[in-house]
Amino acid sequence: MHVSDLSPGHSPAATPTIPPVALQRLDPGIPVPQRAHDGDAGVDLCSTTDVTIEPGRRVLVGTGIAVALALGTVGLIHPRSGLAAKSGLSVVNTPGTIDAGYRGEIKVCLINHDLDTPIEIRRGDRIAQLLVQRVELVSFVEVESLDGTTRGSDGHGSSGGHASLVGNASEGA
Ligand SMILES: O=c1ccn([C@H]2C[C@H](O)[C@@H](COP(=O)(O)OP(=O)(O)OP(=O)(O)O)O2)c(=O)[nH]1
Ligand SMILES: [Mg+2]
Repeated sequence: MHVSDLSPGHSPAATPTIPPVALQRLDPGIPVPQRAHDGDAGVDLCSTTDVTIEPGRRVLVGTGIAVALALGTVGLIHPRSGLAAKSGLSVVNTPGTIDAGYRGEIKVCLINHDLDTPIEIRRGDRIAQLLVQRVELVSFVEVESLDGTTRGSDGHGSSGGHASLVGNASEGA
């Protein structure tokens, strides 16, 4: 083994791998999801349908893919940043949660955030990405009171540093 294999972030042993995930193609015309580059976090998911998303509208599209995730892992559906920046395409419920027990088709709830221009999706377009991560299946225990912290119940911008609001944007906040 080369010494560089032992450096943090490069050693296979440093990141214990999740076994390969069983994947079913429900639509044989859709390719098996792939990483665009070695080491990419996500595999790209394709739309099974042609659809036009009008400005501000959303649509649920199929991917033709189903997976059997191991207990203790979760699938996360993330938007693709290029499409987000170029056209305003995103995922409504980002990141979407694929439960380990789910065996149905992975679907993506796409939204067009652009104010003016419709987005045309074609069958086979890579519209989102699927990440698989470990997840702790913690249990919860109800208590009468919680331990004290310096933050306490301060939240929602209590530490400052948020962008300036313009006009009446602060009203209703
Ligand atoms: O982007 C997504 C999100 C979810 N799902 C599927 C897999 C997931 O396991 C299931 C339920 O998702 P979630 O728990 O987020 O939705 P819910 O509204 O709570 O539905 P349920 O009552 O079925 O849990 O729907 C997708 O195909 N795509
Ligand atoms: Mg749920």
